[in-house]
Amino acid sequence: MTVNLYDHVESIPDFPEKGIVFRDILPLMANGEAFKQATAELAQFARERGVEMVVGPEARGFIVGCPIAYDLGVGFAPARKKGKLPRPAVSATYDLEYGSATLQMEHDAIKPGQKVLVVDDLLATGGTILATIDLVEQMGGIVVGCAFLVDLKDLHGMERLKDYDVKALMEFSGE
Ligand SMILES: O=P(O)(O)OC[C@H]1O[C@H](OP(=O)(O)OP(=O)(O)O)[C@H](O)[C@@H]1O
Ligand SMILES: Nc1ncnc2[nH]cnc12
Repeated sequence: MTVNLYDHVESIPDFPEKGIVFRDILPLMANGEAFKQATAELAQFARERGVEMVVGPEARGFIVGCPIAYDLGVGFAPARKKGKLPRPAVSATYDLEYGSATLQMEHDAIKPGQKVLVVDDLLATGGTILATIDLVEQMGGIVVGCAFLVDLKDLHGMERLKDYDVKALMEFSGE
């Protein structure tokens, strides 16, 4: 049976005192059937593009990215928030819907020419995923796909990803 993934995303107005509608995907991850279906759909998108490595940003990109990598039988490399990695790193700074941040990856996490899927739970302004793409490209990786559970249409992240092959399983607009 097919699960309606929208039934597993909760919309929370004004959380956490930031004046935005927060789209909470933790209920989806907490539901075995929904999480498995979402993972399978994004893994199929990746398989069709010959993905050799999956990269996801901290923190929720790890949760979505790891089972996709496992399903494909390829590796997962994390893009971590600044200051967490023990080895030399590449860095990219970006603006968020709320605030700004720097992401880092170990400098040899991706081999030149490797086909990479970048994945996150949610696309808002696109800042996080563009920084993740920047890190992969600094190492010579080829981003063959970007995958999300949710696209927040009103924040126009998809337009900033127009040069990439993008898949989002759900779209939300307004309230
Ligand atoms: O498209 P953007 O405007 O960049 O926003 C999307 C990002 O925002 C959220 O992460 P957050 O920065 O809240 O970090 P977290 O996963 O550690 O909670 C979300 O998980 C995405 O990574
Ligand atoms: N509106 C939102 N809901 C959930 N996660 C987010 N990350 C950035 N903006 C978000």
